[in-house]
Amino acid sequence: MDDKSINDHTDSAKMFDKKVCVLVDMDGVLCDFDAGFLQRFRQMHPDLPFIPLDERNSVYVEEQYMEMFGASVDARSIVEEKDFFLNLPKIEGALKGMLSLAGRDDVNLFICTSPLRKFENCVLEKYRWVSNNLGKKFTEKIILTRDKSVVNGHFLIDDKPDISQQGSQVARWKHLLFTTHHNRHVIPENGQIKLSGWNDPVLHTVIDEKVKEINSYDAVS
Ligand SMILES: Nc1ccn([C@H]2C[C@H](O)[C@@H](COP(=O)(O)O)O2)c(=O)n1
Ligand SMILES: [Mg+2]
Repeated sequence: MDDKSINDHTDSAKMFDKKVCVLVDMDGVLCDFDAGFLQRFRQMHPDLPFIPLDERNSVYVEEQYMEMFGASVDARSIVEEKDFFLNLPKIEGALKGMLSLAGRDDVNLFICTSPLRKFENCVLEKYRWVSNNLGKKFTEKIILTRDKSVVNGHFLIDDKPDISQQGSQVARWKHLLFTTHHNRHVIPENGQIKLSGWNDPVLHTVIDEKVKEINSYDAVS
């Protein structure tokens, strides 16, 4: 990705005030966590049944595998192993979608992602994934937190259906619920807007509306 297309921290604070702040989740939005898990599960357990992507139904993959196998299969160890996060495949359209957001003068773009509690591989590999796939400059835009409610922004693009109800504060961002395997049948609620994917034109429409709203405050004051 072209470094110049990423907003720089040297922009004046006033400029940022006028921009729409968009926070983008990684797992399930930029990287295909479920597909990466399934690929590794099938490598490790070629003789076991598995859950196809279009039958996934819980945010946390291990919950569904626990229902299927009980404690006999340790699904958690797959996501904690070295190189799991590093090798996650990209979600279709993610790079182009990020480019289109990064290229907007009126958008301030961040990646907002939660690390595993067992952080040893996950944290470094999330940074490497961003550097490898979006460019090193983009690593400056990573926000790592297990509580996204404390992060300020206008929009959070995230695949977790109840993300705005979690955390220690009332979230200030509007949740754009990104459709992925596990949430494809979830009906948006609590003011969410559901995006069908990176090509959904609603994404840029809601940002355009927010830009107009921000500029209308300026006109009044
Ligand atoms: N099916 C899943 C999806 C995510 N996780 C873990 C991996 C990360 O630590 C975190 C990602 O959360 P996000 O930032 O995407 O809300 O949750 C998992 O264990 N199983
Ligand atoms: Mg996610």
